[in-house]
Amino acid sequence: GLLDDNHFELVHILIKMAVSLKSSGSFCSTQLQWLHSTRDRLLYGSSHSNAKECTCKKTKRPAPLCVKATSMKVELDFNDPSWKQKFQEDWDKRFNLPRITDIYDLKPRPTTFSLKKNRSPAGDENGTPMDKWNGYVNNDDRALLKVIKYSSPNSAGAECIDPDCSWVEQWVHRAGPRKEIYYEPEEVKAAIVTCGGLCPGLNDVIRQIVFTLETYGVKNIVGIPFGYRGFFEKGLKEMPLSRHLVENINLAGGSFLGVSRGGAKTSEIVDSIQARRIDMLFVLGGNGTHAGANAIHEECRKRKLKVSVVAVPKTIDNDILLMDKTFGFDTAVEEAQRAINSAYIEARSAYHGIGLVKLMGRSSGFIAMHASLSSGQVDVCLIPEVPFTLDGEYGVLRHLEHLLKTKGFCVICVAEAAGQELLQKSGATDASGNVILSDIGVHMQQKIKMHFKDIGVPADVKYIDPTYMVRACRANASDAILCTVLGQNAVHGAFAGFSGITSCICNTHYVYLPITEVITAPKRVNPNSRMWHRCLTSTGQPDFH
Ligand SMILES: Nc1ncnc2c1ncn2[C@@H]1O[C@H](COP(=O)(O)OP(=O)(O)O)[C@@H](O)[C@H]1O
Ligand SMILES: O=P(O)(O)OC[C@H]1O[C@](O)(COP(=O)(O)O)[C@@H](O)[C@@H]1O
Ligand SMILES: [Mg+2]
Repeated sequence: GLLDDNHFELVHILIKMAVSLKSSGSFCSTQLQWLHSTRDRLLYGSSHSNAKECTCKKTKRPAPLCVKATSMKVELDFNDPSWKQKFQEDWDKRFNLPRITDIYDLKPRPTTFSLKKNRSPAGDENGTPMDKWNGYVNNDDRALLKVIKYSSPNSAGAECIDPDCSWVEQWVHRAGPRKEIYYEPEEVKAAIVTCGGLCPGLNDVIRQIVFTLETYGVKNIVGIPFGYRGFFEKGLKEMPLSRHLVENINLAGGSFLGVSRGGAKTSEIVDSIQARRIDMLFVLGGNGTHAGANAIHEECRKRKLKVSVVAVPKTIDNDILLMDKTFGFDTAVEEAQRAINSAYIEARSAYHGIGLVKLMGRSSGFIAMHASLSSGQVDVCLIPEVPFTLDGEYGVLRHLEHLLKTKGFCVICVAEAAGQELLQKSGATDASGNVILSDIGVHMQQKIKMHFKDIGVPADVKYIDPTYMVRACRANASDAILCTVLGQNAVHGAFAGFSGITSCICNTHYVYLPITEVITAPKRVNPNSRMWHRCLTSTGQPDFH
């Protein structure tokens, strides 16, 4: 609270001092983390390390010089030789998957999921006993979440736990079919719901969930129409689903079940789950949907219901923590670069042409950054994580003048959440409570036109806002594969008795994460990451402040 923009340099120097002082053991280990988060806050308006002020028990230093990461249950003192062990114990607790057996004393049964056909009860057709078949995932299998060993907090994109950037293993649970399951497939009623905005691949996931449920032997599968709303809005009927019905739904974009925002009343949803006798609920959605899914899971636990709630992360924005990507993101980027290509052609063909493209991304600039990188046609990429000014010596407009002078035309890609501080806030929110952003694209279009008029230089501005075109299409090949794996794994997770989990891809491996770990904040582009630096190398843009 004591620091403002003028102290940025000071914080930077303090970080360097703290790193070099680390061996003296004279400061509480979490101070460095606080300094990093303060620098992040000053740099781009928010903390990326989720650090919260607290008092360090060990050194008794006053706040805010000692902090505890909000996501950590223990306070670490890096002078304590056993800190790593404590961190790992805490990690294992945090990433432990909630199970229905936590509240119920249930006996598992052998799985009904097998890829081996025509087997006898004692073994397969070659006489191999089923328990020797190694097609199942063991509950103790793990995947590593992070694989880079950073030697210093100054390494590009470094995510360090202690000032030394020590190597600490961060294991997460491997996804896939287990040998033992906790439901009788014939008795199961499974429901699927899709919430939030549209996203390429929703139908692919619905389809794979249905296929996999049927492979286990589930007969009663229903779709809840129009998101969480379908649980309580009168007149919305659940839709029976089968392989036959969903066979071709992946050929079209959108959601076969319909989507909606808002209207999530957890207790009413759980009343409805109880009344409909749903045993497994598959929830496809983004940050908001995951928060809703976790609330449903918690409420089911409170009521001691044997219900598995399993989420699959969907959002073109790619803004969910810890995972490599969410399904739909790749397809959205592919569509977005088509818009950039059109802007490029228009700008290139006009005298002093300026192509401007606005791309979606409620809180983060992933689509803008990746579409700029993939198209290779962007001269200026603006994202919310990196502040910029339009006017002045170092502003975007001055750089556009330079581009028109040197190459004759230029292309700008701006993320919808970028530069919000330059605009008047409406203060409005959508039905889910998401802030309705002011239109940076239209603002920039006007500012650019006015600027070039004022300085008497001709400029032909072509503005493209592809909005819903990037998310209403069907999934591309890589998203279709991701959807297939995530959908199948969601069903395996439910049969294995997990609940309150999400089925995702981390560090190229398919895993389950507890929902609680992915909803603490939206994932944002790290301006210190190699990817953002690559984007800057590609566009050749300077700093705009
Ligand atoms: N914190 C929350 N707790 C419970 N439900 C939520 C929460 N945030 C959003 N929801 C519900 O989740 C659904 C989808 O949320 P939304 O933010 O619109 O999309 P997305 O899941 O794609 O981020 C909406 O029905 C919304 O009411
Ligand atoms: O107009 P809508 O449907 O409310 O959606 C707009 C928002 O939806 C998105 O496409 C995706 O957001 P969600 O992941 O919350 O669905 C955002 O990029 C965009 O801000
Ligand atoms: Mg969202």
